[in-house]
Amino acid sequence: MEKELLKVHGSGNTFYLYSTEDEYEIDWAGFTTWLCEKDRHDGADGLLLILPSEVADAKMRVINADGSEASMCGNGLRCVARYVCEKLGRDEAIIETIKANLRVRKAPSLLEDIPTYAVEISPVSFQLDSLPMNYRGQTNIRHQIIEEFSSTIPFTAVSVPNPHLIGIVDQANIKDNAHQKNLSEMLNGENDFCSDGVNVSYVYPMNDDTIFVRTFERGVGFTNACGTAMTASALVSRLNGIVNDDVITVFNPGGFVRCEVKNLGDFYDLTLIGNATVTASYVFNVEGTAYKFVGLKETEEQKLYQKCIELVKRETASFASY
Ligand SMILES: N[C@H](CCC[C@H](N)C(=O)O)C(=O)O
Repeated sequence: MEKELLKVHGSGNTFYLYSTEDEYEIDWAGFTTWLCEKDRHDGADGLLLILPSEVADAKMRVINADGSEASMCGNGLRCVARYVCEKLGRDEAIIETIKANLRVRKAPSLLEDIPTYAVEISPVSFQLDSLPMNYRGQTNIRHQIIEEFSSTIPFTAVSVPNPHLIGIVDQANIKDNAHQKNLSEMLNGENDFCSDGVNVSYVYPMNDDTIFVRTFERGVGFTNACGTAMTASALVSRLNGIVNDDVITVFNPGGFVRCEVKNLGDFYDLTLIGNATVTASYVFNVEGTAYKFVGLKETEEQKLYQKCIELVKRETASFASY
């Protein structure tokens, strides 16, 4: 049976997006690993599923490139927000996710006429068992040197609600990703710290309201951007006085986003604002576990998005290598 699939990205974090009424229609893990093979239309970082919801306008599920499922995806949620809002003919909606029903809305464009959406990132917890993560019986890791990881990089562990380890680093650890790669591969393999793996981000402060973030994603590897990681990094940077504004611009290898961070005492109100770009639509056939692309139509949107990439390269040329 022929079905339509979109290819989308948020900040260069690329996904296939599939809407269906039947949550059990396809083996999502097997389908996603097939879709994300790099030599198949350049692959992708995962699959976003849009499903009916009894409590919200739609439900989002997130499947990583390795077939594992995640509780949240910030860049993906912006693409889902656009799809659902355009389908409903509205500028805002509520999207059900595993841990929360999240508010999403169309936002003024961050650059030129690039479609831009604002999404709520929630729930947030610094409790190690919310990741989960174990470290010497501690209940949290907040801007702390972990000697097993590094003698110079302070790390914070936070769930939003997927798990993140955020390190504040110097230029040397942005120019060269070897330390981040080794630590991330260890924490996403057999290890004594993170039983479910973890997304690992290195944050380089650029000025008092701007940071650069590179993320090694659980279930994927290095990606152009990770929305939940950029939001978590903005929160950690704000709480540790690395930036001193509640609206933080976050550059990443694939583009840039804005993160709004409101510390309401015992609750953090986090909003991620950025592009939701549709680059192509595909028609595919599925017979059991046999998948086949039968049609492809590219959009004009990536040409517009190219301006974002040029801006990022100009702003980060002094320390980032692409
Ligand atoms: N790899 C992540 C899921 C995707 C998150 C990322 N793509 C984002 O935009 O937040 C995890 O396993 O927690």
